[in-house]
Amino acid sequence: MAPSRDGRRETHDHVPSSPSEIQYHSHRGASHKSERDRREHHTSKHKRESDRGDHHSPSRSLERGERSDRKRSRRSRSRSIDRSSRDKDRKVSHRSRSRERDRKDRRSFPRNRSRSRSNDSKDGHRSRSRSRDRRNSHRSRSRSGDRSHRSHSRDKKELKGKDGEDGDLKYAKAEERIEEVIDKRRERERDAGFEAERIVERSKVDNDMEEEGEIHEEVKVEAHLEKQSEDGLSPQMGEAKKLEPLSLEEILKKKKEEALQQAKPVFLTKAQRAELAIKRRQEEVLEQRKREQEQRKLLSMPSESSRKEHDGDRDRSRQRDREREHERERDRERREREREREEEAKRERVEKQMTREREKELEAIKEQYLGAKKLKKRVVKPSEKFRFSFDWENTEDTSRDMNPIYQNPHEAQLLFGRGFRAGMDRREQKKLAAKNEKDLRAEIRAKDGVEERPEEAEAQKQKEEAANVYDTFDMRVDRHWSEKKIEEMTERDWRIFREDFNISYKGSRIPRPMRNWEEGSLSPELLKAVAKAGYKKPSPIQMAAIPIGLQQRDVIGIAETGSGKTAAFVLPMLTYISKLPPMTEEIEAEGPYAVVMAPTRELAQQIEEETVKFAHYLDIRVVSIVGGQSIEEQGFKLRQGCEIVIATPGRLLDCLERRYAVLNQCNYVVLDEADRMIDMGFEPQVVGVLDAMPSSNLKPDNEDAELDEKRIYRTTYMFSATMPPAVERLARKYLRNPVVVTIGTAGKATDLITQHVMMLKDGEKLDRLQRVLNDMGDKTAIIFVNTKKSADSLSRQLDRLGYRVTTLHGGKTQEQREISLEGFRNKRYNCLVATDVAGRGIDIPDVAHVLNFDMPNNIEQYTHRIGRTGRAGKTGIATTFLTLGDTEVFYDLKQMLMQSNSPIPPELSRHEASKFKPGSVRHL
Ligand SMILES: Nc1ncnc2c1ncn2[C@@H]1O[C@H](COP(=O)(O)OP(=O)(O)OP(=O)(O)O)[C@@H](O)[C@H]1O
Repeated sequence: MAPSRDGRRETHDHVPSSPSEIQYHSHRGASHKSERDRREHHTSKHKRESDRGDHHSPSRSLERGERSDRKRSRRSRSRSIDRSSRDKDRKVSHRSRSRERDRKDRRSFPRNRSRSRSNDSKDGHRSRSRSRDRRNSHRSRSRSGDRSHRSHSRDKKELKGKDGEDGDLKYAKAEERIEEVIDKRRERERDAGFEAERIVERSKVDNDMEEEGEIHEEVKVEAHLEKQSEDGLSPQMGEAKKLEPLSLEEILKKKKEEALQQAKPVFLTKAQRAELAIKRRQEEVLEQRKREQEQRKLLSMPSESSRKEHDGDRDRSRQRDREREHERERDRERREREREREEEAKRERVEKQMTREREKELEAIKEQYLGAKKLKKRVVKPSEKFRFSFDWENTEDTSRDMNPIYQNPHEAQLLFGRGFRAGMDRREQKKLAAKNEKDLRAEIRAKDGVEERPEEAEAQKQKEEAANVYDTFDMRVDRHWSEKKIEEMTERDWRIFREDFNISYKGSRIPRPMRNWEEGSLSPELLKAVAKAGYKKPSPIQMAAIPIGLQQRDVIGIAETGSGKTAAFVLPMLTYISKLPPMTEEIEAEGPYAVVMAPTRELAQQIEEETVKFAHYLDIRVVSIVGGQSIEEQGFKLRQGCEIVIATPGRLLDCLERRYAVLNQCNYVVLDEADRMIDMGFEPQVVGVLDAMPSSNLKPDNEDAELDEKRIYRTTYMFSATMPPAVERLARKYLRNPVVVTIGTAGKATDLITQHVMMLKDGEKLDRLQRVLNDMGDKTAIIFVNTKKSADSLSRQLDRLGYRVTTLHGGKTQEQREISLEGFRNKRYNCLVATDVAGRGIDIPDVAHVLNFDMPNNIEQYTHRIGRTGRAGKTGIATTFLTLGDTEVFYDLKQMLMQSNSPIPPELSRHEASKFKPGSVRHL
């Protein structure tokens, strides 16, 4: 410590400080000690003074007490200042240490090396200069403090060393002076406090400058402690302020404890929980409102400034929001418009409805008072209704091949000049060339006397075949269907085929007709039987009906008399039965598999014969049940078992009723000459028989319904040369989706029969008959009469005239009928006088002439009668004696003759009855 040059001034300016105070700065423990020493010193001094006070007045002693108190407080104050400055020094040094640490840390991170290095150097300078400043200020402060203390105590000693009243006065002055010094010191201390604050501020700024966000927690704590210590400089602070600052560990511990305290579960009462929930909810609501307000504010007036504040994303999102809002607005408007439109339409509808109702009401009133005004129904003319369509397909034209003129048309020969003769048919040329070659070779061989070798013969045959084969050139003229294989048949060919045989169909899903027996999918046994019967080619009805029958389809077959209808239904029937299990003892009690009904016994027997003929190679038994024979015998035959029963409807029903027969397994029914059966009044019997059959196997009514191939359905056949409306009624009831096959024109007599009609008087008939029979020679003829009596009478007359004549009518016994027929068949008799019993179905070969001695009373019967001739492709003559008593058939007969291009006698054609159909209204 440098000695002062002016000791007096020094005494006034400085209060001498005790050595114990200096020691306090150096060591804390020592400071306590010095405090104790000071107290002891002070008490001893006080004691000395009080001892000395025996010599002084009590007021004086009181003054002294006050002064000592003041001194004490001053001392404590100075001590606290010292302590705070000491603390401050310690903190500063601590801070510099932490900075040093930071610097080290930064050095370890090369990324921030350059920056940290410069910072470090700056910091180092700064901290060094700061610590230097601090040290200097502290040193000066402590020095001045020491000096003042020392001078103060010296002054005291000097004053006390003087005696008496002067001394007291001087002391009082000195006291005042001390007071002044203390005040000054206080000011200085305050300045020092400001200085400390400044330092803290500067350190803060430094820290900010160092690195944002990298403020160490320690530094923060340090700053806090520094602040605390600086606050502690205030004389108003109590004992609590003097507490030691917490270390970093303690702070962390405290924080951890706080966190633990917070993490501990707190058990709240229900009321508390509710309160908390309400509070939370309120906060949420407030926040929500705030957000909404903000949004609204943004949407309502997006100010320029706010737009600047937000970045591009926010702008875009806002733009999107606005667009969405616009979209919603547009939607709302659109919906509004639609609603308006709907309402408008609704209003219009209601208005229209109202006007319509008003109009209706008016109409009703008008109708009531003025009468109804009925609109005329527009009549569509038949010419308009059935307009002929001129659209046609080339394939529909079937005329070309029909006419021989078109078969070999004269066409330009493209190979003209290449060895072919112009205008010649190439096929013909080829044929001619082959023929010429053949003839030439034969001529040469004959001249040379050489026989034809087999190779040469084969080569020649091939050439001839090649000549017949069409080449592409020849294909311009198509071949006839008969020259084609079934695979080559076109639709046009089938059409020509049908036209050739006058086949016409009515129905759906009709199978192709069979052109020959081989194409008909008949069993070999049946084909053998057909061949044995001498049927080389199927007849048109057989061609058309057999394929349909083989598919178990119902068929209505209408074909001319003698066209082979019997085989048309017998062959499919046999095919069907041959597929069923053989009729054993177990199943024969259930009845036959098939039933054929015919109107007459003769016809039934004829069908039986025909069936037996075809079933020759099949183990199928056929039984006929006809009237005139023993029913018991027939019942016995049935009990023995058979697959097919051929019967007249009356006798069959009789058998069924008597339980001689059952039809439990019968699924195949043929009604031959069905119209005749109905004519004869057998309809109830026919129906009775049909009803005795199982109905469960009837086909579905629906035309398009597919049939189960594995199931057996009832198949019904109806065959006749004529089909009157009564038969159609029966057919509608018992047939399911039938195919109607018509050969030629229904009811029309075959063209093979030449029809003659003679207008005679009743008395002229026998003479004319004789003439005809005489012209006929040895040929056979059937003479039809209308009654049994006339049949017998005529038969007798003819017999007397020398003709080989026999009679057949219903009045004869079955035996007589059979003998007569048998005799006529065997040509023992060449004349058969018969009633209509022989009119239907009776097939007697080689009947050359049919004579209608009596004209039948309906045209169908006429057709069937004349149909006993001209059968199976043979020609025949039909002569009819007409009288004026037969006017009821004049019209139909005339039509029939016109249809068949037969001569019409002038009496008939002129006759009024031939001009109008009986029963129709005659127009004047
Ligand atoms: N494909 C055929 N080839 C040769 N002859 C046949 C053929 N089919 C049937 N016939 C013969 O023709 C004759 C007439 O046959 P069928 O009696 O079956 O004719 P139909 O049409 O039933 O006559 P109707 O209408 O008078 O009853 C019979 O003698 C029969 O043998």
